[in-house]
Amino acid sequence: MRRPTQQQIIDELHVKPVINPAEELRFRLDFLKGYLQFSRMKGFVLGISGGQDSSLAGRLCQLAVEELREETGSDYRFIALRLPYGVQKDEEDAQRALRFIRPDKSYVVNIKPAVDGAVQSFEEATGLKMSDFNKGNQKAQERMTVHYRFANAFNVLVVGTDHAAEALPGFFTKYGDGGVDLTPLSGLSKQQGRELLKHLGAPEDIYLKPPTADLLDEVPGRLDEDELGISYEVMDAFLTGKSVPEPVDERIIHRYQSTEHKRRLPVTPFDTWWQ
Ligand SMILES: Nc1ncnc2c1ncn2[C@@H]1O[C@H](COP(=O)(O)OP(=O)(O)OC[C@H]2O[C@@H]([n+]3cccc(C(=O)O)c3)[C@H](O)[C@@H]2O)[C@@H](O)[C@H]1O
Ligand SMILES: Nc1ncnc2c1ncn2[C@@H]1O[C@H](COP(=O)(O)OP(=O)(O)OP(=O)(O)O)[C@@H](O)[C@H]1O
Ligand SMILES: [Mg+2]
Repeated sequence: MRRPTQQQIIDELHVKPVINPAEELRFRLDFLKGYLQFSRMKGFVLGISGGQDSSLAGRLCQLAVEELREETGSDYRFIALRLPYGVQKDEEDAQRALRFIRPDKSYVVNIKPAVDGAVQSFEEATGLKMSDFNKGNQKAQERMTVHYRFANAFNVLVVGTDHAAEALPGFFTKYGDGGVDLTPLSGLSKQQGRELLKHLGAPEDIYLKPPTADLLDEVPGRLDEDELGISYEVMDAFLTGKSVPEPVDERIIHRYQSTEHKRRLPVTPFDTWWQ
Protein backbone atom coordinates (compact mmCIF):
# COMPACT_ATOMS: atom_id res chain seq x y z
CA MET A 1 0.00 0.00 0.00
CA ARG A 2 1.32 3.43 -0.95
CA ARG A 3 2.44 5.83 1.79
CA PRO A 4 0.62 9.12 1.19
CA THR A 5 2.30 12.47 1.69
CA GLN A 6 0.85 15.17 3.93
CA GLN A 7 -0.28 17.11 0.84
CA GLN A 8 -2.00 14.05 -0.67
CA ILE A 9 -3.93 13.52 2.56
CA ILE A 10 -4.93 17.20 2.66
CA ASP A 11 -6.19 16.91 -0.93
CA GLU A 12 -8.02 13.61 -0.31
CA LEU A 13 -9.79 15.11 2.71
CA HIS A 14 -10.52 18.42 0.87
CA VAL A 15 -9.10 20.69 3.59
CA LYS A 16 -8.48 24.39 2.97
CA PRO A 17 -5.68 26.13 4.89
CA VAL A 18 -7.97 29.07 5.69
CA ILE A 19 -11.75 29.45 5.42
CA ASN A 20 -14.11 32.36 4.99
CA PRO A 21 -16.86 31.43 7.48
CA ALA A 22 -19.73 33.15 5.63
CA GLU A 23 -18.80 31.54 2.29
CA GLU A 24 -18.18 28.18 3.93
CA LEU A 25 -21.60 28.21 5.62
CA ARG A 26 -23.30 29.13 2.34
CA PHE A 27 -21.48 26.32 0.50
CA ARG A 28 -22.55 23.72 3.09
CA LEU A 29 -26.15 24.98 3.34
CA ASP A 30 -26.48 24.86 -0.46
CA PHE A 31 -25.09 21.32 -0.41
CA LEU A 32 -27.68 20.21 2.18
CA LYS A 33 -30.53 21.86 0.29
CA GLY A 34 -29.41 20.65 -3.15
CA TYR A 35 -28.88 17.07 -2.09
CA LEU A 36 -32.15 16.94 -0.14
CA GLN A 37 -34.11 18.07 -3.19
CA PHE A 38 -32.26 15.61 -5.41
CA SER A 39 -33.10 12.76 -2.98
CA ARG A 40 -36.81 13.69 -2.89
CA MET A 41 -36.79 13.09 0.87
CA LYS A 42 -38.46 15.43 3.36
CA GLY A 43 -35.64 16.47 5.69
CA PHE A 44 -32.88 15.32 8.01
CA VAL A 45 -32.39 13.42 11.27
CA LEU A 46 -29.36 13.72 13.57
CA GLY A 47 -28.41 12.74 17.12
CA ILE A 48 -27.49 15.72 19.30
CA SER A 49 -24.91 14.87 21.96
CA GLY A 50 -24.11 18.33 23.32
CA GLY A 51 -20.71 18.30 21.58
CA GLN A 52 -19.35 20.68 18.96
CA ASP A 53 -19.90 18.63 15.80
CA SER A 54 -23.58 17.75 16.22
CA SER A 55 -24.31 21.31 17.37
CA LEU A 56 -22.87 22.65 14.11
CA ALA A 57 -24.35 19.98 11.82
CA GLY A 58 -27.72 20.23 13.60
CA ARG A 59 -27.93 24.01 13.24
CA LEU A 60 -26.97 23.75 9.54
CA CYS A 61 -29.74 21.18 8.99
CA GLN A 62 -32.31 23.39 10.70
CA LEU A 63 -31.27 26.45 8.67
CA ALA A 64 -31.31 24.42 5.43
CA VAL A 65 -34.87 23.13 5.92
CA GLU A 66 -36.10 26.60 6.98
CA GLU A 67 -34.70 28.09 3.74
CA LEU A 68 -36.22 25.28 1.67
CA ARG A 69 -39.64 25.69 3.31
CA GLU A 70 -39.52 29.40 2.53
CA GLU A 71 -38.39 28.85 -1.06
CA THR A 72 -40.67 25.94 -2.02
CA GLY A 73 -43.65 26.05 0.35
CA SER A 74 -43.07 22.33 1.00
CA ASP A 75 -43.00 20.83 4.47
CA TYR A 76 -39.27 20.05 4.90
CA ARG A 77 -38.21 19.35 8.52
CA PHE A 78 -35.27 18.61 10.78
CA ILE A 79 -35.58 15.99 13.52
CA ALA A 80 -33.10 16.15 16.41
CA LEU A 81 -32.63 13.03 18.53
CA ARG A 82 -31.38 12.82 22.07
CA LEU A 83 -29.87 9.33 22.34
CA PRO A 84 -28.55 8.90 25.89
CA TYR A 85 -27.30 5.63 27.26
CA GLY A 86 -29.40 5.80 30.45
CA VAL A 87 -28.79 9.19 32.02
CA GLN A 88 -26.12 11.26 30.27
CA LYS A 89 -23.73 12.95 32.71
CA ASP A 90 -23.58 16.16 30.69
CA GLU A 91 -27.28 16.27 29.79
CA GLU A 92 -27.33 20.03 30.50
CA ASP A 93 -24.83 20.51 27.63
CA ALA A 94 -27.12 18.59 25.29
CA GLN A 95 -30.07 20.77 26.31
CA ARG A 96 -27.95 23.88 25.63
CA ALA A 97 -27.17 22.52 22.14
CA LEU A 98 -30.89 21.95 21.46
CA ARG A 99 -31.66 25.53 22.54
CA PHE A 100 -29.06 26.76 20.02
CA ILE A 101 -30.26 24.50 17.18
CA ARG A 102 -34.00 25.08 17.73
CA PRO A 103 -35.01 21.94 15.77
CA ASP A 104 -38.47 21.58 14.25
CA LYS A 105 -38.96 18.41 16.27
CA SER A 106 -36.98 16.47 18.85
CA TYR A 107 -37.36 13.04 20.42
CA VAL A 108 -35.54 11.18 23.17
CA VAL A 109 -34.65 7.50 22.67
CA ASN A 110 -32.81 5.77 25.51
CA ILE A 111 -30.36 3.34 23.85
CA LYS A 112 -29.56 1.50 27.10
CA PRO A 113 -32.08 -1.36 26.86
CA ALA A 114 -31.04 -2.19 23.26
CA VAL A 115 -27.30 -1.96 23.99
CA ASP A 116 -27.55 -3.99 27.20
CA GLY A 117 -29.63 -6.63 25.39
CA ALA A 118 -27.04 -6.94 22.62
CA VAL A 119 -24.19 -7.22 25.14
CA GLN A 120 -26.07 -9.89 27.11
CA SER A 121 -26.82 -11.93 23.96
CA PHE A 122 -23.16 -11.77 22.91
CA GLU A 123 -21.97 -12.83 26.36
CA GLU A 124 -24.47 -15.71 26.58
CA ALA A 125 -23.51 -16.96 23.10
CA THR A 126 -19.74 -16.80 23.56
CA GLY A 127 -19.21 -17.13 27.31
CA LEU A 128 -16.94 -14.07 26.96
CA LYS A 129 -17.22 -10.73 28.74
CA MET A 130 -17.61 -7.91 26.21
CA SER A 131 -14.94 -5.25 26.76
CA ASP A 132 -15.99 -1.71 27.64
CA PHE A 133 -14.35 -0.56 24.37
CA ASN A 134 -16.36 -3.04 22.27
CA LYS A 135 -19.55 -2.04 24.11
CA GLY A 136 -18.74 1.60 23.27
CA ASN A 137 -18.83 0.75 19.56
CA GLN A 138 -22.15 -1.06 20.17
CA LYS A 139 -23.52 2.22 21.57
CA ALA A 140 -22.43 4.12 18.44
CA GLN A 141 -23.99 1.43 16.21
CA GLU A 142 -27.25 1.44 18.18
CA ARG A 143 -27.45 5.20 17.60
CA MET A 144 -27.02 4.50 13.86
CA THR A 145 -29.88 1.96 14.03
CA VAL A 146 -32.19 4.48 15.71
CA HIS A 147 -31.26 7.12 13.09
CA TYR A 148 -32.33 4.76 10.29
CA ARG A 149 -35.62 3.80 11.94
CA PHE A 150 -36.46 7.52 12.09
CA ALA A 151 -35.21 7.99 8.51
CA ASN A 152 -37.54 5.22 7.28
CA ALA A 153 -40.52 6.37 9.34
CA PHE A 154 -40.32 10.09 8.49
CA ASN A 155 -38.76 9.98 4.98
CA VAL A 156 -35.67 11.89 6.00
CA LEU A 157 -31.92 11.49 5.43
CA VAL A 158 -29.39 10.54 8.15
CA VAL A 159 -26.79 13.24 8.69
CA GLY A 160 -23.26 12.46 9.89
CA THR A 161 -20.86 14.72 11.73
CA ASP A 162 -17.60 13.39 10.28
CA HIS A 163 -15.07 16.11 9.46
CA ALA A 164 -11.42 16.14 8.42
CA ALA A 165 -9.95 15.95 11.95
CA GLU A 166 -11.95 12.76 12.65
CA ALA A 167 -11.52 11.29 9.17
CA LEU A 168 -7.72 11.74 9.40
CA PRO A 169 -7.21 9.25 12.28
CA GLY A 170 -10.35 7.22 11.39
CA PHE A 171 -11.74 8.19 14.79
CA PHE A 172 -15.32 6.95 14.42
CA THR A 173 -17.13 3.63 14.68
CA LYS A 174 -17.46 1.76 11.40
CA TYR A 175 -21.20 1.62 10.56
CA GLY A 176 -21.84 3.44 13.84
CA ASP A 177 -21.42 7.20 13.65
CA GLY A 178 -19.72 6.43 10.30
CA GLY A 179 -22.99 4.92 8.97
CA VAL A 180 -24.85 7.88 7.49
CA ASP A 181 -26.25 9.30 4.24
CA LEU A 182 -24.38 12.59 3.98
CA THR A 183 -21.68 14.49 5.88
CA PRO A 184 -22.00 18.29 5.62
CA LEU A 185 -18.89 18.94 7.75
CA SER A 186 -16.45 17.01 5.52
CA GLY A 187 -13.24 18.88 4.83
CA LEU A 188 -13.32 21.02 7.99
CA SER A 189 -10.66 20.96 10.68
CA LYS A 190 -11.86 21.01 14.30
CA GLN A 191 -10.92 24.70 14.61
CA GLN A 192 -12.71 25.60 11.38
CA GLY A 193 -15.86 23.97 12.82
CA ARG A 194 -15.49 26.24 15.85
CA GLU A 195 -15.18 29.27 13.55
CA LEU A 196 -18.45 28.33 11.85
CA LEU A 197 -20.24 27.91 15.19
CA LYS A 198 -18.95 31.30 16.28
CA HIS A 199 -20.20 32.86 13.05
CA LEU A 200 -23.62 31.28 13.69
CA GLY A 201 -23.76 32.94 17.12
CA ALA A 202 -23.39 29.76 19.19
CA PRO A 203 -22.66 30.23 22.89
CA GLU A 204 -18.94 29.89 23.62
CA ASP A 205 -19.59 26.92 25.92
CA ILE A 206 -20.67 24.87 22.91
CA TYR A 207 -17.61 25.38 20.74
CA LEU A 208 -15.10 25.36 23.59
CA LYS A 209 -16.41 22.09 25.09
CA PRO A 210 -13.57 19.54 25.00
CA PRO A 211 -14.40 16.86 22.40
CA THR A 212 -15.42 13.44 23.76
CA ALA A 213 -16.83 10.33 22.09
CA ASP A 214 -18.28 9.50 25.54
CA LEU A 215 -18.68 5.81 24.74
CA LEU A 216 -17.15 4.19 27.83
CA ASP A 217 -18.99 3.15 31.00
CA GLU A 218 -15.71 3.04 32.90
CA VAL A 219 -14.45 6.50 31.86
CA PRO A 220 -17.47 8.76 31.16
CA GLY A 221 -16.58 11.80 29.10
CA ARG A 222 -13.10 10.52 28.26
CA LEU A 223 -11.43 13.14 26.11
CA ASP A 224 -10.78 12.21 22.48
CA GLU A 225 -7.28 13.64 22.75
CA ASP A 226 -6.46 11.30 25.66
CA GLU A 227 -7.54 8.25 23.67
CA LEU A 228 -5.91 9.35 20.42
CA GLY A 229 -2.67 10.49 22.01
CA ILE A 230 -2.57 13.34 19.46
CA SER A 231 -4.19 16.72 20.05
CA TYR A 232 -6.74 18.26 17.67
CA GLU A 233 -4.42 21.26 17.52
CA VAL A 234 -1.68 19.08 16.03
CA MET A 235 -4.08 17.27 13.67
CA ASP A 236 -5.47 20.63 12.52
CA ALA A 237 -1.91 21.87 11.94
CA PHE A 238 -1.20 18.77 9.81
CA LEU A 239 -4.45 19.24 7.87
CA THR A 240 -3.82 22.91 7.14
CA GLY A 241 -0.37 22.20 5.73
CA LYS A 242 1.80 23.30 8.65
CA SER A 243 4.87 21.37 9.56
CA VAL A 244 4.33 18.88 12.37
CA PRO A 245 7.33 17.62 14.34
CA GLU A 246 8.69 14.13 13.82
CA PRO A 247 7.70 11.48 14.83
CA VAL A 248 4.13 12.81 15.22
CA ASP A 249 3.74 13.35 11.47
CA GLU A 250 4.69 9.69 10.91
CA ARG A 251 2.16 8.55 13.51
CA ILE A 252 -0.58 10.57 11.84
CA ILE A 253 0.24 9.19 8.40
CA HIS A 254 0.40 5.65 9.75
CA ARG A 255 -2.98 6.04 11.45
CA TYR A 256 -4.47 7.48 8.26
CA GLN A 257 -3.18 4.52 6.26
CA SER A 258 -4.33 1.88 8.73
CA THR A 259 -7.88 3.28 8.82
CA GLU A 260 -8.26 3.61 5.03
CA HIS A 261 -10.86 0.78 5.10
CA LYS A 262 -13.12 2.94 7.31
CA ARG A 263 -13.30 5.76 4.76
CA ARG A 264 -14.27 3.42 1.90
CA LEU A 265 -17.09 1.13 0.90
CA PRO A 266 -16.58 -2.60 1.74
CA VAL A 267 -13.59 -4.05 -0.09
CA THR A 268 -14.43 -6.11 -3.17
CA PRO A 269 -12.29 -8.43 -5.33
CA PHE A 270 -12.14 -5.56 -7.84
CA ASP A 271 -10.53 -3.06 -5.45
CA THR A 272 -6.81 -2.46 -5.59
CA TRP A 273 -6.30 0.48 -3.18
CA TRP A 274 -4.89 -1.84 -0.47
CA GLN A 275 -2.23 -3.42 -2.68
N1 LIG B 1 -7.76 -3.59 7.22
C1 LIG B 1 -9.10 -3.74 7.38
N2 LIG B 1 -9.90 -3.82 6.29
C2 LIG B 1 -11.23 -3.93 6.44
N3 LIG B 1 -11.86 -3.95 7.62
C3 LIG B 1 -11.10 -3.88 8.73
C4 LIG B 1 -9.70 -3.76 8.67
N4 LIG B 1 -9.19 -3.68 9.92
C5 LIG B 1 -10.25 -3.74 10.74
N5 LIG B 1 -11.41 -3.87 10.04
C6 LIG B 1 -12.79 -3.95 10.56
O1 LIG B 1 -13.03 -2.77 11.31
C7 LIG B 1 -13.41 -3.09 12.63
C8 LIG B 1 -12.86 -2.00 13.57
O2 LIG B 1 -13.49 -0.78 13.34
P1 LIG B 1 -14.47 -0.18 14.45
O3 LIG B 1 -15.54 -1.16 14.76
O4 LIG B 1 -14.89 1.16 14.04
O5 LIG B 1 -13.55 -0.12 15.77
P2 LIG B 1 -12.26 0.73 16.15
O6 LIG B 1 -11.74 1.55 15.03
O7 LIG B 1 -11.31 -0.18 16.81
O8 LIG B 1 -12.86 1.66 17.27
C9 LIG B 1 -13.58 2.84 17.00
C10 LIG B 1 -12.77 4.05 17.45
O9 LIG B 1 -13.47 5.22 17.11
C11 LIG B 1 -13.66 6.02 18.27
N6 LIG B 1 -14.96 6.71 18.15
C12 LIG B 1 -16.09 6.00 17.91
C13 LIG B 1 -17.30 6.66 17.82
C14 LIG B 1 -17.33 8.05 17.97
C15 LIG B 1 -16.15 8.72 18.20
C16 LIG B 1 -16.20 10.19 18.41
O10 LIG B 1 -15.23 10.88 18.32
O11 LIG B 1 -17.26 10.65 18.74
C17 LIG B 1 -14.96 8.05 18.28
C18 LIG B 1 -13.66 5.05 19.42
O12 LIG B 1 -13.36 5.71 20.64
C19 LIG B 1 -12.59 4.08 18.97
O13 LIG B 1 -11.31 4.56 19.24
C20 LIG B 1 -12.83 -4.47 12.89
O14 LIG B 1 -13.55 -5.15 13.91
C21 LIG B 1 -12.98 -5.13 11.53
O15 LIG B 1 -14.29 -5.61 11.37
N1 LIG C 1 -25.52 10.94 23.64
C1 LIG C 1 -25.76 11.16 22.36
N2 LIG C 1 -26.99 11.55 21.94
C2 LIG C 1 -27.24 11.79 20.65
N3 LIG C 1 -26.33 11.63 19.67
C3 LIG C 1 -25.09 11.25 20.02
C4 LIG C 1 -24.74 11.00 21.39
N4 LIG C 1 -23.42 10.64 21.41
C5 LIG C 1 -22.99 10.67 20.13
N5 LIG C 1 -23.99 11.04 19.30
C6 LIG C 1 -23.90 11.19 17.83
O1 LIG C 1 -22.64 10.65 17.40
C7 LIG C 1 -21.89 11.66 16.73
C8 LIG C 1 -20.40 11.45 16.92
O2 LIG C 1 -19.99 11.90 18.18
P1 LIG C 1 -18.82 12.97 18.30
O3 LIG C 1 -18.38 12.95 19.72
O4 LIG C 1 -17.83 12.78 17.23
O5 LIG C 1 -19.53 14.38 17.97
P2 LIG C 1 -20.03 15.52 18.97
O6 LIG C 1 -20.28 14.94 20.33
O7 LIG C 1 -21.17 16.18 18.30
O8 LIG C 1 -18.81 16.53 19.01
P3 LIG C 1 -17.38 16.39 19.79
O9 LIG C 1 -16.53 15.57 18.85
O10 LIG C 1 -16.89 17.79 19.89
O11 LIG C 1 -17.62 15.71 21.09
C9 LIG C 1 -22.45 12.96 17.31
O12 LIG C 1 -22.16 14.04 16.47
C10 LIG C 1 -23.93 12.66 17.43
O13 LIG C 1 -24.60 12.81 16.21
MG1 LIG D 1 -18.89 14.01 21.46
